[in-house]
Amino acid sequence: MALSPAVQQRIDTWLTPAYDADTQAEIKQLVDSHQDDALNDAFYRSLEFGTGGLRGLMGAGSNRMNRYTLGMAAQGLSNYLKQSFPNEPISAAIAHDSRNNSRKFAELVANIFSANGITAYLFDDLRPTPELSFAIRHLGCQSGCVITASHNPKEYNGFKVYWNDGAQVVSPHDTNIITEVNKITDVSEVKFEGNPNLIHIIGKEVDDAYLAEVKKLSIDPAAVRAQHDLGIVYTPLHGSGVKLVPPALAEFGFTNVSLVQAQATPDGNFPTVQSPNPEEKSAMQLALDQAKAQNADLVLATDPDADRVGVGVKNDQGEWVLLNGNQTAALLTHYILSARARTGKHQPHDFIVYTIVTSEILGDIAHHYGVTYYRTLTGFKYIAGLIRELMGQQQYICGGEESYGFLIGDFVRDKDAVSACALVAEMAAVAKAQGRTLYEEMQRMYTQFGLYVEDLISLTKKGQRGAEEIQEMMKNLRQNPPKSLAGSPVVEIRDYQTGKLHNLQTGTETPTGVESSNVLQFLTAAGDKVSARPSGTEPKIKFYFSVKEPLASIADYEPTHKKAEAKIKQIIEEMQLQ
Ligand SMILES: O=P([O-])(O)O[C@H]1O[C@H](COP(=O)(O)O)[C@@H](O)[C@H](O)[C@H]1O
Ligand SMILES: [Mg+2]
Repeated sequence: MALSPAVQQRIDTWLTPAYDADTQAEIKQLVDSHQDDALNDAFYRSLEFGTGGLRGLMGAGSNRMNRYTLGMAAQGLSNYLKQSFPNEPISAAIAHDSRNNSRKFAELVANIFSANGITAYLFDDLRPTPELSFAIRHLGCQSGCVITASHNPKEYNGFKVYWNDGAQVVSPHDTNIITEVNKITDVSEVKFEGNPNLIHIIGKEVDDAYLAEVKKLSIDPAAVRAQHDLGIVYTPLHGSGVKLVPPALAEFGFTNVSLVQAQATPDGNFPTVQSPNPEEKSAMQLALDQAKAQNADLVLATDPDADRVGVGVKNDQGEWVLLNGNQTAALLTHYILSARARTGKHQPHDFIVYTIVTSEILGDIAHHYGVTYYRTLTGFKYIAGLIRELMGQQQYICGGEESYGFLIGDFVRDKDAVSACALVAEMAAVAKAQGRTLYEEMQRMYTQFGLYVEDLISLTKKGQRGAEEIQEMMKNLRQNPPKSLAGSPVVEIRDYQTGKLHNLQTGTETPTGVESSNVLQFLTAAGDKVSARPSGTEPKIKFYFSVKEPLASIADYEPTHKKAEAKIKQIIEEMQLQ
């Protein structure tokens, strides 16, 4: 592929002395070996804010995570913060995960903030993302950030940016920050030289304050005391969860927690897994093996920045199985809402939130307990946005999403796998006290609300070509939407890009009620649902499937589950996704 003049110009700029020798050497090596595709992918655009902030492969180039792209982002953010809070001292908290370069990048951002007169509260070591969100509120900062690429493979890193309420930035701040970043045309505009007087190292005092809040989330401390020796195997997958998940479980009163030692040391190479993602079975294997060997009751896992929680339980055959994000979110929502109802804590203004690609069982559960529920676009920042919007009018109880994110209470404004681990363990303890496993609790829940079976297919399509292919697939789906799925006619098409819900039976159109996003949903007469959207954090297109079957009793669980799975398989084949 020939390089466009714009790409060539960017490459030439990056080969000037404004960029360090290593950066230049890395680019030169690609130029000399004529790797045009690699050069194009590294330079064809600038890294953009996606679902979870800035995220990209580490390396040289405008479309890569490196000290220059991060430096420009931090400088743009500094400029925007000074515009947004013109007459007050500004401070920002900074955290990072276990990735290679994460500490270095966190220090770089602290230097840039301080050089711009912004007080930087930098954590002394790696920390979970939810603690950063907490720290912003706790320290009264205007902003904050985490250096992390979450659960992405080791080659990636990223920059999650937060506002003064502890939530990741959404419109208009996200686009305004990008505008400021784009105004920086020359890397010499970035103030790399830090002011040590404005950099404060934080650590244990914030941990303690955060853990004290987490402890208050316990609903049934007596049950935990009675089952304190519940066998828990926990893996931080080489990430930051190791800092706070074991202390949080200890605060709740659990005494029998064993770590997966091979994954307990933070390591940016994530040597025992392909991807440090609790969504992936292979990443959970060591923990499951250990749980089996120890005859434990529960497996818990967190991703490198400890905002995603993975759960493993024993099924009715005594085999270890993993819960998906919908199942964990549904169990937690059910546990929390039913406990609030039982103990008289339920208030008329309570609400829960989930995203449009998350299981509708969450809405059914909320409805059952008389709790208001809202749906947002994918991204926990939208859930946090709703908490902010409804502050003072309604009371946020909990929220969750299919991608293993959950948040209980509002002292953190991002998904929190630390508090979620503690509550999942409590749920398992309460179930055990009644002679049941979490798996049985889940089956019982499905007999009450119907069996929801969900599945996800992610197709990876890398680089500029991949991105174009993904756009093409979305376009094709818009032009040729499926007419039926698994034998049931499609009765509604939701296009979140145009903002319209099309009822195909009545011909009516209603607004989606959320901002525009490239998401399509197809709903059938049978109540099944398929959603399609490009990922905002990885080079992937995602297809979400949801099928619902009535479930009269636990005895019918297996055959009903098989039937639902077969239906999903059929839909996947019909849509030619496999
Ligand atoms: O990656 P994380 O854990 O920071 O999580 C972020 O990305 C996930 C995947 O987004 P996408 O489907 O666009 O890739 C979102 O579901 C989540 O709300 C967001 O906080
Ligand atoms: Mg994460």
